[in-house]
Amino acid sequence: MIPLLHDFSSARILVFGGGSVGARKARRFAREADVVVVSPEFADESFGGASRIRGAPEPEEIDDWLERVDPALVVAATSDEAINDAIERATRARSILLNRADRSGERDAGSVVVPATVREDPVVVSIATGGTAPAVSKHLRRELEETLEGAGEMARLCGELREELKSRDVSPERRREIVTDVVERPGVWTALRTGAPNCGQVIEDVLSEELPTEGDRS
Ligand SMILES: C[C@@]1(CC(=O)O)c2cc3[nH]c(cc4nc(cc5[nH]c(cc(n2)[C@H]1CCC(=O)O)[C@@](C)(CC(=O)O)[C@@H]5CCC(=O)O)C(CC(=O)O)=C4CCC(=O)O)c(CCC(=O)O)c3CC(=O)O
Ligand SMILES: NC(=O)C1=CN([C@@H]2O[C@H](COP(=O)(O)OP(=O)(O)OC[C@H]3O[C@@H](n4cnc5c(N)ncnc54)[C@H](O)[C@@H]3O)[C@@H](O)[C@H]2O)C=CC1
Repeated sequence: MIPLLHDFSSARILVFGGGSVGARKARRFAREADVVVVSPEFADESFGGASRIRGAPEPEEIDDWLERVDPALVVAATSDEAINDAIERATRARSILLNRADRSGERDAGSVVVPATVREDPVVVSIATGGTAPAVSKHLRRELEETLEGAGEMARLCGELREELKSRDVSPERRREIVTDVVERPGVWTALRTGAPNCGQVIEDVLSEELPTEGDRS
């Protein structure tokens, strides 16, 4: 399997099963997609604003749900293996992406896995273990949350710095050197993590250090 980032904004995602796994997947996807959860009962936890529809489809009724909802991705998270098998068959027949929450290991074309994810927007890191040990993915996710603190701010700062350097016609080679140098300065990370600096000021400082002539002229 190859990790890719897939944009699901304005797409529909259909989750079968409203237990704690269905709820977790619904919360995850509802941050950008229009999520519908179908289940005879729902766990007492957040579904992230997903629409909940009461129903316990039989295997032969799954295709009607796909027809009606027209999802880009289906999550099979019921406790009934026969239903999950039927969901797999029906999604494959329609070439719809499928996440089976009750399976790991060998998969068919069109299968997707939901990795553990750390977000420090716009930075995103995903972790998977080939289905061997999701608990390890969860553990590493918690550890990486600390490591990645400030990474979003750093990415934004470097994005602005790159734009600024481009607007000053600094050569691509020199831009790369300057940006790489900023990323590797422990002091900038510490400052970003303590929330002290304002991005504009850091950029001003870097520019006047690295490009004194241009800095003096502006
Ligand atoms: C293949 C995969 C398919 C998929 O769901 O996409 C899958 C499958 C299965 N998970 C099972 C069990 C558990 N899963 C978790 C947790 C998470 N599981 C997630 C992903 C994945 N799980 C995909 C592979 C990812 C990878 O490669 O690592 C995470 C990362 C993402 C998410 O789901 O949001 C999320 C952590 C999110 C976070 O906190 O960051 C916990 C821990 C807990 O619940 O506290 C347990 C119990 C402990 C344990 O067993 O390890 C079982 C056995 C069920 C049974 O025995 O009945 C199966 C089925 C099987 O293995 O056959
Ligand atoms: N991927 C993951 O992270 C994990 C996956 N699992 C697997 O995911 C499955 C679900 O786990 P939980 O949410 O803990 O189970 P659960 O038993 O709490 O929830 C299952 C839900 O499916 C619903 N359901 C039953 N028949 C249905 C039908 N015909 N149509 C729609 N919904 C139906 C039930 O009413 C229930 O709400 C389990 O089979 C388990 O093997 C379990 C733990 C973690």
